Amino acid sequence: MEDWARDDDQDDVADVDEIANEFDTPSTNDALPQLSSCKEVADVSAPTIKQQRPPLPVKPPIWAESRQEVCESFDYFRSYQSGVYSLKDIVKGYLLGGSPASRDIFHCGGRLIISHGGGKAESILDYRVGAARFQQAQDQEATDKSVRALLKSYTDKRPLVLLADEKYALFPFDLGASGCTYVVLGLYWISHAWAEYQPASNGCGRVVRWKFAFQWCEGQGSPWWTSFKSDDVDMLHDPVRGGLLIFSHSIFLTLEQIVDPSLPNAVANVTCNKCSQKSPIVYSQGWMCLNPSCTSFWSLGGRELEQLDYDTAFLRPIAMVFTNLPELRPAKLIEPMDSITTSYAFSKGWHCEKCGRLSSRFKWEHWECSNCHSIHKVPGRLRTAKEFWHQRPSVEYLHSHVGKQSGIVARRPEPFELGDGGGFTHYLTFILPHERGRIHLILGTPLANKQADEIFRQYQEQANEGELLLRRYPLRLVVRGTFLTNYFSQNSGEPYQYVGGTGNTVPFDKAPSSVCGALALIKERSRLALQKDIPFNEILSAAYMEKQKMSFHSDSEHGLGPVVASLSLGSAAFMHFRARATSKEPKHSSSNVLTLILRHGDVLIMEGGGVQQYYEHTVIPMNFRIAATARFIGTA
Ligand SMILES: O=C(O)CCC(=O)C(=O)O
Repeated sequence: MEDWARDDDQDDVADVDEIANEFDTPSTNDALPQLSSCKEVADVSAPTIKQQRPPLPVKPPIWAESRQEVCESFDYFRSYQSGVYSLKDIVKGYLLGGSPASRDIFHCGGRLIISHGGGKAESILDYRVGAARFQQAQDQEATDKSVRALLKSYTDKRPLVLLADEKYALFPFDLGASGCTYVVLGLYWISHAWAEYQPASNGCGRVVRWKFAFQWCEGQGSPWWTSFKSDDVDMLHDPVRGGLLIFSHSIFLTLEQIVDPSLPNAVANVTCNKCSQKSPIVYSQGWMCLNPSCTSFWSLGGRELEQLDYDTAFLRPIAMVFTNLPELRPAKLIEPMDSITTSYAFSKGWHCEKCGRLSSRFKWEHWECSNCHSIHKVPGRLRTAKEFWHQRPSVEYLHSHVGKQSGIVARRPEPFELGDGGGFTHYLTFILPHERGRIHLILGTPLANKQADEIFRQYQEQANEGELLLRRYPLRLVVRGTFLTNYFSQNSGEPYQYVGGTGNTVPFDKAPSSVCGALALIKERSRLALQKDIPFNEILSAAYMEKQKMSFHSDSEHGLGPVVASLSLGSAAFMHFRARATSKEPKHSSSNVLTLILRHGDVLIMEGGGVQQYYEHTVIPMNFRIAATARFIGTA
């Protein structure tokens, strides 16, 4: 498991779907075990010295370069933090990562894998709370979220998906050298679960850690890394010392070879005379009680042994045949009945049939494989603002909510003449404390929205046709691999470093009519509201499919002018403001000081540098939405 996997935040995917196709439990349980033996293969756990591994002999059927690609495209693993992904106490996926624990093994060509699961048992630096915090290794408990879910999968004999990343040293091939950071191994079930003491860098020098034996589910063919043509065998020659690499003999074992029905099938369980609980015979050195709450836990005749080896019977793979195993390759989406292609399913990633790569949806107009550039396009229809009129945010206010302790003063709504036959509307002003600035919300009206309706239509048409290149750009975050924004964007005018920089910028004279229309409308409404012209020279168009959002940030671009203004189109959205972290208070405040509901045709104006300096904001749309945000960015 990954050393940074923590049990307490196993999933930071905001909206986790129920996975539609639940696994079937095995058709037969006790009747099955044609138990097997790996007589000639004693222990093929990975060598302790760092050994050069060959690249993959075949492209994996499902692989990815970033964790985000896995989480966005593969329903069996949607956890960004933890190595265990479970839903309602059922483990869907388990990631084999770096830092293996003692006695973790990859046995019989990967048909039996022993790993430690559940997090918390290693000391780590936790970066999630802003400043890094040292977290000391602790005992794992059977009630810890991930351990509990793994134990339930064990008792239910419920298959789960094993994945490995490039840091998993026991996999016999070098994933990194093959360009695959993550691979899906296949479906496994847990045949044994037990607790051990393991050395740890905490005060006691050790922790209780749960171990799990994962067995390959028969009924899904052979593991893909073992099924390649004999011509490929050359690739397994050890380039350093010559000869075959030590694990290669296990790779070629077929099921017939590993199954030896003449051998007894059951791993014996022995009842502890102290706690009366049963534990299996795991080690060749003898039986030990493996109940961590028993006083006899982990002691063999009153002694703790340093060197332990697995008992041969314990290592026999169990050929449990499953029926109705699910297809792990994600299915391609087809055109839905309502032709709406901005729903959540369309924001997710996809699996390339040609090369097996999982890719995030990073282009608005279609899915594209990040490896072989295959394309999948689903035609859809344009949406109108009317489709979102029924939306009723489940809050007690209509437009805004001011936090009690915020010091923000909300002015009475004022009437506002839009000119050019647009009629009247209202605008709301919020005065920030200590003269930090003002936030204005100019409301759209059915009459005034004719312009906004047309801009909304053009945006969609031009984005679908690729005239407006809406893309998801990498966030400037220190995380492993790339991490794309949770919305699509395109920038016009001056480059905007916050999203994509010059790579995401077209000059105004090349900007499509939707962008120019949005800029003209924002300029006009800002002039009327502030009684002056604002020389906006940059406009970021952001498009959100269902469940996408823009996380907390402040517009702190170098040279940014004091006025930032945006036009909202399509679905309504919540915009929350909160105080930014300061040097005195390095952790941002979790409570929102102001919430606004932005609706189709509304123009929001943030006036004053203090709005960005002292506050940050997030935008959470209720459904498909487009926003255009204009700024002045000094170029000197
Ligand atoms: O209204 C929106 O969707 C987000 C605007 C915004 O916060 C930005 O572009 O920085």
